[in-house]
Amino acid sequence: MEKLIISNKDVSKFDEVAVLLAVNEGEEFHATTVYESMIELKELVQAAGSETKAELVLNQKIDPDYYVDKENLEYVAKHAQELEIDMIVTIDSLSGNQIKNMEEVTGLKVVDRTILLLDIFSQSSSRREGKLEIEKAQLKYRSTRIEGFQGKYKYGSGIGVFSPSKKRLLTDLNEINERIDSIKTDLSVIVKNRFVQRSRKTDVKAPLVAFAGYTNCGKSTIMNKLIELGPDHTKESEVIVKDHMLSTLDVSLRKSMLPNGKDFMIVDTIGFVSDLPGIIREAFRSTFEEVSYADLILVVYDASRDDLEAQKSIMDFTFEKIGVSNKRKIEVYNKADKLDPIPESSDNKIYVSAKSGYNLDKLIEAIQFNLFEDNQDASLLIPYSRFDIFNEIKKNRVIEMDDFKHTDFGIELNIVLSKDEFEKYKLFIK
Ligand SMILES: Nc1nc2c(ncn2[C@@H]2O[C@H](COP(=O)(O)OP(=O)(O)OP(=O)(O)O)[C@@H](O)[C@H]2O)c(=O)[nH]1
Ligand SMILES: [Mg+2]
Repeated sequence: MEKLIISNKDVSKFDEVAVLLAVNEGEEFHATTVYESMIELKELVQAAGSETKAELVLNQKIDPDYYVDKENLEYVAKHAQELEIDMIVTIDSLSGNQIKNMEEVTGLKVVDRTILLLDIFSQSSSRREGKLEIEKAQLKYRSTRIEGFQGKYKYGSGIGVFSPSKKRLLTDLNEINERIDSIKTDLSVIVKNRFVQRSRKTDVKAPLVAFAGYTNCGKSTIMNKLIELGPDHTKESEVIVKDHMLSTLDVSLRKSMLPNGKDFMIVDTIGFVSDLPGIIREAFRSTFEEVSYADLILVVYDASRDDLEAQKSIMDFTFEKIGVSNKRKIEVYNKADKLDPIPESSDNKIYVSAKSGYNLDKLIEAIQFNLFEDNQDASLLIPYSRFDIFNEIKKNRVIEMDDFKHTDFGIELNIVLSKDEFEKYKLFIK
């Protein structure tokens, strides 16, 4: 029998206390290892307002009915009482059947990582669109595992029970589907308005900078520093900063100005975590769309954490998923005020502190260089046999219909390239 790892934390003041459960199937298709994901899962449980008392990683295959073998479930249940544990949190998504069966065997509430993430988001949304998107995602997730929500979720309290509007989430399939339809109608009106606002804002054709980074690394704090550069800056235009995971949920688009007097747009994004489930990526589609429109991505890391490598693999993994791997990026290592000594910065890898202001001038210089100075007009002729090159370029930027035309010899493309790209596509320059 495998052994529970028990923490000596005092959990008496928490309404819900968790035992984390993971299956290590030994396959590497996640951004991080199961052990790195367990550390993150503990932080997520805290962000949801609960605490972890014990954890168990089992080297076995996922059981289709019980997630882990029944013997280990009974073992967890046996220790739960003495440890004041009332909930199992699993690292993988569960089916409705698994939730129901695990609850029956253990008598504990069963929460999977997706339910947990959705719950954290449901607490942080401030705008109506974000609230509705999260409630829709919660309901959709429920609707495909309805039998799992007839016990503790229907009658209990805590994680996963309430919607962002603090109403108890529905557990009847017909009611869920009706509510999803009504949310969709409300959202379609909001989204239509947002597109009108967006096109008005982008009329100025100012380039767009997007943030991306592991949750709580300081994206919103840096964004506020960049907003301050603009002549129209007010306290009200600043975005929310909190020492809390997943505190940004709404897409915030702001205008600011660089030292050269040129306008640029900045968009804040939600924090990345390892393996953002599909249903959450879908809920934040509009945020990720903004990232894919961006001319430049600021990839922010929390340099003071000792899991930089894990943060990097999470970023690369997510960039791949949202199709922006080849976009122009600057790596920003934030919270340098906590480092001693602070490592050297280079042009595209800059140590900053949004808190003390360290190297923010260097970051602003780098943004200006990438948006306005490192650009040269080029006219390319790409033979049809090298359509892959056209696709590669298309992936990195928005190409309008009148930027290219088909000729007998290939595609003629008029485009702005950086120095590196100029070098890379030299062969195709007319
Ligand atoms: N020491 C230090 N703390 C910082 C720095 N920048 C941000 N913080 C703190 O880090 C915490 C998270 O900052 P946010 O800007 O909300 O981080 P975020 O990346 O937007 O977080 P999410 O939106 O939740 O993903 C806050 O408590 C900030 O005050 C910094 O340079 N140094
Ligand atoms: Mg934020």
